[in-house]
Amino acid sequence: MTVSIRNLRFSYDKTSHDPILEIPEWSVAAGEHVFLHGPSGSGKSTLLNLLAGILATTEGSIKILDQSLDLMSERQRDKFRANHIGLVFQQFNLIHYLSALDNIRLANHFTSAPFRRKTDSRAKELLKTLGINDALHNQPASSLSTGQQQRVAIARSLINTPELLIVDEPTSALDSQSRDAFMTMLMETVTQHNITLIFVSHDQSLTRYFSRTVALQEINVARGHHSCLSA
Ligand SMILES: Nc1ncnc2c1ncn2[C@@H]1O[C@H](COP(=O)(O)OP(=O)(O)OP(=O)(O)O)[C@@H](O)[C@H]1O
Repeated sequence: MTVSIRNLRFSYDKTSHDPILEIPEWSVAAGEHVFLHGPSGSGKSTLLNLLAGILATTEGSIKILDQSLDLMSERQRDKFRANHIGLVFQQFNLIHYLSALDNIRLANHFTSAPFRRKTDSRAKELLKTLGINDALHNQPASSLSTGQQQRVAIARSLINTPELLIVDEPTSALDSQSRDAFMTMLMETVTQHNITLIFVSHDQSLTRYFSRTVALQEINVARGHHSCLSA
């Protein structure tokens, strides 16, 4: 299993008896492409942050690639993420004054030595596959269009050939034509590299690209969540 959750309970407020997430069991097999949806505020981004080891679990276990994130220190989780997980979050989180290539080089810099590859040639190849032509490689990220920045963020998330790619609402700023082109490119890339994908979006029209669709409320039994649904 790429992801395996058991008896997870999480709340931001450690004193709260009303967790945001309470997931008895959930797993994602290697190579699955999962579309995860749910109402605003229901905890999707929180779950992604837990899976990425950005947030630490308060109770229960999260295994990624058979390694228990809950048994790792924050430093160990950071290293594990750099080596195994690609992340694309809503704001892309590119460093605006760095070029497209430098943003990608930086992501590779944080991995363990055996994971470092011939970054430059691979970064250029990825950018090319994603439709970013040579002339843009050395432009500051801030000078690229939203769609181009989004593709640079995908290239960056793939530079370390992650086993798991976590993507949070990446298409909200795109028109429908760019969105379809982006989805086609993303699905081709993850299939080609046999990457497990967890993708969060409110856009239900995207479910057709996925092998599995999950509503957070199907797996999350937290009580707070029900009040959110009726809100
Ligand atoms: N850093 C934080 N500290 C405290 N509470 C937070 C924090 N981040 C999120 N929350 C709360 O946790 C709940 C779940 O938020 P989360 O962002 O995970 O939902 P979401 O399903 O991703 O929402 P959306 O679809 O609007 O992005 C919300 O009630 C939110 O206010």
